[in-house]
Formats: sequence, structure tokens, C-alpha cells
Amino acid sequence: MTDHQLDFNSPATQQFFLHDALLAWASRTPDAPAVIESPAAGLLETTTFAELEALSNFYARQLEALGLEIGARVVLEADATAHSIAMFLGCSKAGLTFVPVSPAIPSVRLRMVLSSTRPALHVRAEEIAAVPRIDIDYPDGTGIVRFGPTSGFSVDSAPEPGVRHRRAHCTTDAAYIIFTSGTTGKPKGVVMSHRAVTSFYHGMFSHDLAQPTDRIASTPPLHFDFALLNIGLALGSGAAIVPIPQRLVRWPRHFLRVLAETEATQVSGVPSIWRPVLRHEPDRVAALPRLRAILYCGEEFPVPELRRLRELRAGLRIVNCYGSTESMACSFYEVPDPLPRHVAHIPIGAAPPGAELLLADENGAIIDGTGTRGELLLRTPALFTGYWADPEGTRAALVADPLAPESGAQLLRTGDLAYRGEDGALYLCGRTDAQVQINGNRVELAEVEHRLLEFPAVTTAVVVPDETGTGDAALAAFVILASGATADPVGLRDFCTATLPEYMVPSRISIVDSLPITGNGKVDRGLLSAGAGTEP
Ligand SMILES: Nc1ncnc2c1ncn2[C@@H]1O[C@H](COS(=O)(=O)NC(=O)C[C@H](N)c2cccc(Br)c2)[C@@H](O)[C@H]1O
Repeated sequence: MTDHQLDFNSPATQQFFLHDALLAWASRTPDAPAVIESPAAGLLETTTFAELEALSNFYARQLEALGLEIGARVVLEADATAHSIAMFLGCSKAGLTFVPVSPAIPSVRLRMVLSSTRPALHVRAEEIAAVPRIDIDYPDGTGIVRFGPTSGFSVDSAPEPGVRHRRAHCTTDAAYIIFTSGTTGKPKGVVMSHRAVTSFYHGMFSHDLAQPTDRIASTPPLHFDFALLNIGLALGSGAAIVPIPQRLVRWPRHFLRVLAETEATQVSGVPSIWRPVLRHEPDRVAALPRLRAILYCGEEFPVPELRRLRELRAGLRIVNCYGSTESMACSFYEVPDPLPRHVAHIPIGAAPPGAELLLADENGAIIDGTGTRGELLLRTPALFTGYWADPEGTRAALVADPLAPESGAQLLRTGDLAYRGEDGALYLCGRTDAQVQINGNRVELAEVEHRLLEFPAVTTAVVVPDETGTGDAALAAFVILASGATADPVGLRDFCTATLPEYMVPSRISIVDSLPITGNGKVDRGLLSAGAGTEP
């Protein structure tokens, strides 16, 4: 063993890292399916726990051989597949921090991630590396790697070897950094340590959400930590993960075919994935052979749609999973079966064992009673390390424990408003800021507004959730142009598409002469949301 190679078996390093949590079953059930993929109709590809472990060891060795520093970043551009899961497990084993990004990420945003995290490597799944990104100027010394069943681990350009200062990998090191939308017009890199992620998983396993015989279909993209929850839930329970390619999620017939062929027993996804399925293929939902549970997160699931799902599948277990990326997630709430007629909103339940959700009023005082609205504060061992390169933003997200301010303990300010129901459960009722969820993706309205304001002719931009449409959440933008200036909604929309992910591009852009305001002079977003802003 050379002086910088890590010995995973020595007591000193016998800690609990992300890869320990996800591969514990490789020794118990090596031949059980860990990843089941459906590359084409009628075709299934299964990777066993032993194969996944061996593949992650292969990638770990290749990464180790590059001699990078512990904690160096690896930007991982891939969809969720057996190989990309093995790659991030390999990063975990090699003490490297992975930064998952979507293959659909606009180059401008990818450049921001690269310049901010200064990664040692940009590793790309071979199926997407076939389309080279020509407009990326890498920070110097960044290595470029293609990986997959054909390429193995192909180094297209070697990284500058890091100088090893650190001897050992410890669980407070960052397992991953996930970039979410940021209010200051700049996305925030949420840094999650191994200790935070594995303690979250530990709390999650106390809910018995999965058995070794389960096959959990996962629909979120790899850059959304919901995907990491699903992968951890499946593999950590000895069950199989069934990654659903993004392109299929929007096609109900294909989506349901894959669920049927892989005999998925659970489906994890944001509520909006069910809307087209319920509208266009209800019979196929009813006919799915083994679906027994769904898990959702990211946004409210409209109760009428939940009822419809239950009509189609009597006894379906439905779990509402609430949380923010800064603590991976937080609470799991079992939707009662049957769902009483009077229920109009599904609660988020309570925090998992080992964590605590508190309600605080605007002065920071704790709210114990029922019916009073406050901001949700979270005490959890799964707390993020901070926002990457943003100490100010990190401080603003945390608050001293109101019940023990002297202790130095920090609680997460979720930014969510909630109240405690008579049933003791917590119900969300809005945001303290203007962050919204579009198809389960977090959108800071300010970030979209900032982009619109970069358009030369625009003097004012307001973006609100568009409540005028039916079903899918969308964004409506209202812009005011400088006097005499001209612009058209199509041009404005293209301008947004150039730098923002699709879900952040407003579907409706109205050029207006004025905006409605509330009594205290703020733009009346509620009125705009309701479409009042577009009346002639
Ligand atoms: N179940 C809900 N009902 C309603 N509103 C929800 C729910 N889950 C979130 N949200 C909202 O989304 C915000 C956070 O956005 S986020 O940081 O992008 N994270 C997310 O959306 C997803 C979050 N990481 C998560 C949740 C569950 C499992 C995993 Br694993 C991960 C929360 O503060 C809430 O406002």
C-alpha cells in the first residue's frame, strides 16, 4: 500500500460513509438485484449487489490512481444508471466529493458549477459524452473522463495531480454538493457530509419503507437529491432501484410499460409525474402487476389526484416525504387509507426519530399550540455543512436553537410556513420567501426575475406561480419595458432558455405597462398569480 492509499479495513477508517450505507447488503445478498434497468422495450438489465460493489471498486481504484486530494470535487454529468451509481460510490470510496449535474444542464450553468467548485474531474457518462460540449472553457488542470460499459474509465485529459495534505477520509468530509436555485440570482451549492447523509438514511430506515423484495422505480434526475434518497432507500434496504430515464417520465405509456416490465413495487417521484398518467392511461395504472406504494416529495400532491390514484389502486401505500436539500429530507407521512372526505391538504407529519421540527414566530419564539402559523425550524444530525463558497448564505439559513441558545446548536430555517393541526400533525402553508416548486424542482423566483432583468429593454420583472392554468405548476412572468423600447415574449423566453433549466423558464411572459400592488406597496403576486395581471 503506498503512503496515500487508504486502507478501508484498518480500525481508523472503519467509519460510516455513504458507500457503507449503500453497499452493506453486498455481503448479505451478493446475488440479489441492486439495479434493474430497461434500456429498451422487452429488455431488462440487472446489476447484482456484488456486481455493483465490484464496479464501484473498479471506479474507486481508477480515481485513486489519479492521486487527487481528499475532498477534491468530481462533477458527475449523468442520468441515474448502474454505472453512474457505481461512479458516485467510487468517489465516496476514494474520498472525493461528487457534484451531480443533469446532461440537460445549459452550458452557462455548467460553467458556473465548474468555476465555483473548481473540480479535479468532469466525468461524463459515455452515452452523453458522445455529444461533446464545445463551449466549456474548463478551469486549468480539470481532468475529463468518459465512463460506462464500453469506455470503462477513459481519461480524455488527465487532471493536474493534487498535492496530498490529508491522510484519511473522514465522515465530516463532503459526500456531495447539489446546486439548487438561489434567491440572489446565483444557484447555491448545498454541501452534504457523509455523516449528514448516513444519519438521514438511518432515520429513514426506521419507517420500514422498503423490504429486500421491493423494486423501487425512481423518476427524479440524479442532480435532485430525491434520486439519492431513492437509491439509498432501495440499496440500504437490500431492495433494487429501478432508475427511470427522464425522457420516459413524460410519456405515460412508456413510463407505465417500464413499471410493468420491471415489476416495480414502488414508485418515487414528484406529484406532477402522475398528472399525465392519471389523465391519459388510468387503466394501465390500475393494471400494474405489483405496484404497492408510492413515495412523493417536492411539492403538495393535490388531494383530488391522490384520491383518483387510490380509486385505481385500492390499498396503495402513499408516503408524503417533506424536506429540503439542506437536510436531504425530513419527515415521512403515511397518507391514511381511506383518506377521509374532509381532508383537503396532506400534512407533513412529524420529524423522523433523532430529529425535531419546531415552529417559531417571526420573533423566533417557539409556537407549541395548534392553529398558529410559524416558520419550521429543523434540529437534525442530517444538517448540511453549508453552502459552497457562501458563508453569508450559510449563516442566513441557520439560527441558534431557541430552546438552548447558549449551546451553540444551530437549527435549519426551512423557509416554510406551517401550523400544527388538531391532530398534532404539521401542515405547510406557504413560504417565508418567494421560492416555489415547479414539478418538484425548487425555483427561486428571484433567480428567474434576475435573468429577465438582464434583458436590455426590461426595467421590471416579476415571476409568479401561474395559477391560471390547470394541473401542472408553471411560471408566469410579467415584465415592464423601458419607455419606447420593444421586445416580444418569444425573444424573452429564448433569453431565459439560454441560461436556465427548462423548469425555470416562465411558460407565460406578459409585457405589461403596470403591475398591481398590495396595501403595503409590494407587487401583489397573489393577484398576478391568479392571472389578474393580464387583464387588458
Ligand atoms: N412533501 C412536500 N410537500 C410540500 N412541499 C414540499 C415537500 N417537500 C419539499 N417541499 C418544498 O420544497 C422545498 C425544498 O426544496 S428543495 O430544497 O429543492 N428539496 C426538495 O424539494 C426535495 C427535498 N430535498 C427532499 C424531500 C424528500 C425527499 C428527499 Br431525498 C428530498 C421545501 O422547503 C418545501 O417548500
